[in-house]
This record gives sequence, structure tokens and C-alpha cells, in this order.
Amino acid sequence: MMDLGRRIEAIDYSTVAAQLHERGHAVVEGLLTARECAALAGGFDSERGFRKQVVMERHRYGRGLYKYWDYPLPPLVQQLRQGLYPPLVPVANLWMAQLGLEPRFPDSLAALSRACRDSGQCKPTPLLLRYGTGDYNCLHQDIYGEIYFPLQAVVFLGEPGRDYSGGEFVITEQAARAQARVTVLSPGRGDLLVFSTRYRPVRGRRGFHRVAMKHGVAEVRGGRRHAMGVIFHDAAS
Ligand SMILES: O=C(O)CCC(=O)C(=O)O
Ligand SMILES: [Fe+2]
Repeated sequence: MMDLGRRIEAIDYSTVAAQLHERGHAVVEGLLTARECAALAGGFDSERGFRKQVVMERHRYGRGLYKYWDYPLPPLVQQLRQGLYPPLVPVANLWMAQLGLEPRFPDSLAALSRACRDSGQCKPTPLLLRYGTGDYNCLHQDIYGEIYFPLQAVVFLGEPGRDYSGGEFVITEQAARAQARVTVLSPGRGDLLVFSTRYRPVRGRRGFHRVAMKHGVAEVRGGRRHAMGVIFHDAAS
């Protein structure tokens, strides 16, 4: 197996970009190995390396647990966040232009982190999530301050149908004066999903319009589901 850096470089970003433009999300199959997935999921109980744990039901975010890693991020998480960011920047900047929104995003994750810091967003946002039977994640957007990168990623750390049932990843699209459209995905272990953080541009008869996006996770019907969220902007708290 290639090392992770090579695997990230080897992703077919033109297909990813085409899918993002067409559908607002893209799946890259088998980015992480079974061993990497197991190591990440197995680290959930570790006392070290995390800055914050969230019990979702306490905030009415759903039911389940998640933990934000602290800086310095684990090498694999840092490598993914840093390596996935630059090829997504052209899509992000085209979307911002099509949406008529500011700002434009810099070429490197380090530069985005500096911009976040200057705007009071200093805390890392990559996270590890664990859902037991009966757990779910309500529809939401991962906005943590003024600056948000318009794309984010999640890596699925278990195999649906074997490690858990239910727990589908759900995306809703809400256009103005229209009813919400839903996409339901069940990617496999090690698969990467790139999706829109807040809005995506959809081409209509008179140019692009803004569609508000949310994501969440349907109830886990059995077993235990783990996922890793890779959000590129940092958080104010
Ligand atoms: O558990 C998941 O698949 C999604 C978690 C989530 O909301 C995220 O990564 O932003
Ligand atoms: Fe999320």
C-alpha cells in the first residue's frame, strides 16, 4: 500500500471537482486502510490528544459522542487536512465567485489557519465521532466563526452492514422557495466524502443560485459507528 501522502496525491481531483460541481459532494473510495481506520476508531477512548468532548444529547445535537483533537493533530489527521486542502481551493474559490460571496481562500492550509487566527479562530476542528445503537446526528452546518471553508470531508471508519446498520450519512439541499431535497449515502470503511459546508451554487436559468446545505447521520440501528470529520477552518471556541 502506498503511504498516505501518495494516496492523497493520487486522488483524481478532476473527478472530485466535477462531482462537487454537479452534486455538491464526492466520494473517494478506500483512501484509508483497514488498519488506519481501526487505529483511529480505537483511539476514541484515549485520554490524550483531544481538546474537548461533546455529549451530543446535552446540546440537542442528536445522540452520541464526539471529540475534537488538539494541536498538534495526530500525524495522519494533519496529513489529510493539509494534503486535501490545496486541491479543493480552486473549487472553493469558484463556488465563492458563483455565489457572489467573499472571501477567496489561500493556497495552503497554513495560510488559512493564519487567517482564522487573525479572526479569533484558533482551535482545531478535526474530530472523531462515535455512535452506538440508537444514536444519530441532527442536521447541521459546521460553522465556527466568521471564516468558513466551503468544503469539508469525513472519513468513514467502519463498514456499514457489518460493523453497524443504519447510520446513513444524510445531506439536505434547501433552495429558496423550494422544498428540501435529500441525499442518503452509505460509504464503506476507509472512504472519504467531500461535501459542502454551507452553500453550493446551482446553475439555473438566470445564472447561479445559492442552495443551503446541511448534513447529519440517521439513527444507528445496531452496532457501533465511527467517523472522522476533517474541517479545514479553525474554531473560535
Ligand atoms: O458521523 C458522520 O458521518 C458525520 C459527522 C459530521 O457531522 C462531520 O464530520 O461534520
Ligand atoms: Fe458535521
